[in-house]
Amino acid sequence: MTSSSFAAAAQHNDPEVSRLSDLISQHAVVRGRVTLSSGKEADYYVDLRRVTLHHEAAPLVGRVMLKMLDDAGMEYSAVGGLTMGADPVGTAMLHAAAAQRRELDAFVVRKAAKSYGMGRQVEGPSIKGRKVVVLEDTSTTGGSALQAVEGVRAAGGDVQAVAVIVDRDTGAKEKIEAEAGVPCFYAYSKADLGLD
Ligand SMILES: O=P(O)(O)OC[C@H]1O[C@H](OP(=O)(O)OP(=O)(O)O)[C@H](O)[C@@H]1O
Ligand SMILES: O=C(O)c1cc(=O)[nH]c(=O)[nH]1
Repeated sequence: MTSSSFAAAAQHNDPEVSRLSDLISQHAVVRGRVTLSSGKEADYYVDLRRVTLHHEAAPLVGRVMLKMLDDAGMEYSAVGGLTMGADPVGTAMLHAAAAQRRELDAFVVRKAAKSYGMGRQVEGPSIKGRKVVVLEDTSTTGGSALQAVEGVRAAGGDVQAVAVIVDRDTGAKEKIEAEAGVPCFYAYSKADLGLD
């Protein structure tokens, strides 16, 4: 599969895009045999929680993801995805947008609706009738992103796109686009991180 990441186009003239790439390589990439969420085995893991919760990297995540979606001409008023990988991505984007005086809400999609209280699967300000972008930290099979899209649609959200920090180049983008019917953008490919 060929790379069509935001970073491949932007990192040579955007220091924030290249700095975030360095931080991902430094803190998140773990080489070695590992079992993935899907049950598949792989030779490396990208533990993006070590980046999305990192003091320097998290603000960059927010700004780079906003830039990627701006670049693609996306319009939306809320972002979020399946807990927990997507959670700090959404809040990073919310804070980056607020610093630019933009009104962007975040939401969290639970893996199952809560069985008490408000009984919601999608937490945060209501997304009913609103244009939203579904987030993901890493995608392998695309299953988690598709589960989030389903939850968001059940809550009345109008999904405009899926946005991922690192795509592992294992067919997730194609699967998400085919099954959800929206574009899938990713900031970094495995090639951008020297993982080919
Ligand atoms: O494309 P997929 O095959 O769905 O794999 C990617 C998902 O796997 C990881 O989450 P994980 O399932 O480990 O759960 P967590 O976010 O709760 O840690 C990651 O944060 C993605 O959400
Ligand atoms: O497929 C996964 O479970 C997965 C892969 C990866 O690189 N990083 C991650 O957090 N999850």
